Amino acid sequence: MIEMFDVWKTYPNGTNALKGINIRIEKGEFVYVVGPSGAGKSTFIKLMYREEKPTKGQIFLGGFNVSRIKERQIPMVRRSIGVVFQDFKLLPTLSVFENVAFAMEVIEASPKQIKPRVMDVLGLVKLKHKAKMLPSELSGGEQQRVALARALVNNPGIIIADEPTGNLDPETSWEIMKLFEEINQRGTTVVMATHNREIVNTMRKRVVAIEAGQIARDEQRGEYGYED
Ligand SMILES: Nc1ncnc2c1ncn2[C@@H]1O[C@H](COP(=O)(O)OP(=O)(O)OP(=O)(O)O)[C@@H](O)[C@H]1O
Repeated sequence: MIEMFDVWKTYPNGTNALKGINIRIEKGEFVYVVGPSGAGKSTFIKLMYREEKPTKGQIFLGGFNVSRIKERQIPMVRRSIGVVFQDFKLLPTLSVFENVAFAMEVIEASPKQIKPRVMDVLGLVKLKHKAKMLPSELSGGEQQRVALARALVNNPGIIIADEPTGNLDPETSWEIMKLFEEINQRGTTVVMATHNREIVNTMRKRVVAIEAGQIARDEQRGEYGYED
């Protein structure tokens, strides 16, 4: 479960990115976060995985008070969340297998556990046969599938994604979205910021719209609602 109570974020340059966010996301939900450019969607996402700290307010995530935890506890929070970005953020000199394995090495999983688990998640994203390749040898959609495998490998309860289809063509975007749907159906909570109107309007999930740092809409089976 994710909860925010009166969360505000003011960046050091004085920009008020979020102004009094209150939200509750239940375990197993699928939530799209939509809104105009600069509205605060990425900031909202970054607060969840503790990339940024709130200026004011409380954030609870899977039992942790994310706004209060100490620096040394951050890895513990990150273990319970998988994060996927628009630009994949794969390590270019590591193979597909090594990129995914790295996320397990960071949490000090034993080498014996790593190999079968990495091959398992590569199977889920249908990339077992490309395990030895470098990211540069893959298409954009394949790279995003590796990033998704990396986000899933430690079996997190929550997956957070910031515009995961932003760099992909429509067909590939749908493939990636189907994978998120499958992961959600296995019980993982998904929170995704997106500008993809077609996908949001077709999937009819919960839609939270952020405008000028505030929640302007929060609808079950919502729609995208913007013309951009
Ligand atoms: N590190 C930062 N320092 C200062 N201001 C920032 C920083 N990051 C974001 N902002 C500002 O905070 C506001 C919200 O930005 P944010 O990236 O959260 O919006 P967004 O809804 O994700 O936008 P987009 O759809 O364009 O990605 C914007 O005015 C932005 O310029």
